[in-house]
Amino acid sequence: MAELLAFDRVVAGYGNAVVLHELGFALEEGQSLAVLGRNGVGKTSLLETLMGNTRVMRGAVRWAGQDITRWPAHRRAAAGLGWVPQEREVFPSLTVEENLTVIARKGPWTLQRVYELFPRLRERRGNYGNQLSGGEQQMLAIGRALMTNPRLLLLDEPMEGLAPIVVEELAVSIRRLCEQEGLASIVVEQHPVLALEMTHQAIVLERGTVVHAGPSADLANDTALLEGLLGVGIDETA
Ligand SMILES: Nc1ncnc2c1ncn2[C@@H]1O[C@H](COP(=O)(O)OP(=O)(O)OP(=O)(O)O)[C@@H](O)[C@H]1O
Repeated sequence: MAELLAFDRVVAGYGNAVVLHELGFALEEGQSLAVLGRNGVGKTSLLETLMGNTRVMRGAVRWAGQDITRWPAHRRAAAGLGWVPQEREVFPSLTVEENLTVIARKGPWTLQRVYELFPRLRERRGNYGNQLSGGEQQMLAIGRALMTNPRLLLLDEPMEGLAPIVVEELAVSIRRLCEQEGLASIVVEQHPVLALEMTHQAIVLERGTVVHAGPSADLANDTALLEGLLGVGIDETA
């Protein structure tokens, strides 16, 4: 399978502070990747670096065969990187339908298909962004990213703050996106068990670098390794 994305020994940070240290990984077309690690190890910074929002001091980011290390953020979005930020950033004074269409780009993802994936959004189509529950806002944020017709969907803690039943519903939808639609994705998650269920490959970060890389299923089945990498109590967070 063709390489879609690669970080090649990336050193990056904010101002003079280095947060990512020689960080490397690769992702193939249509594959999904879980990015795991304890608080503050650089998971969000990895996504920020991919979107062009950090300072890259060394190394390279490759996307679909091109070196995008110095590309501005807007060019990356236009090249197919679909970002669902941690804060969701739904437009509060636009309706659900306006939120979905305002930054849409042509491609297989249409309003109709987003409503099929998230029927709840169809029911709430006339509601304003600030009249939605946390779970609905998260569905809207994902739906809006899909409407840009990305080649890679970036999800930063999509389950944060959601009720368990909503988490299940979203996990099924996200898995379907990867398995049936062949959409590549990167999922940053605090809940390792859930993230590993949803993805093909996983990397674990420690202090801004990759300390483990391999198939998600292997890591999910190796409780001792998982606990060693991520600390005790992982079962409680599943
Ligand atoms: N805008 C910023 N400016 C300066 N330092 C930052 C900025 N954003 C993050 N950092 C620092 O970078 C390091 C990594 O943070 P990051 O948010 O990437 O970690 P994380 O693994 O996503 O953490 P969490 O799981 O808590 O969200 C932290 O030490 C953090 O304080």
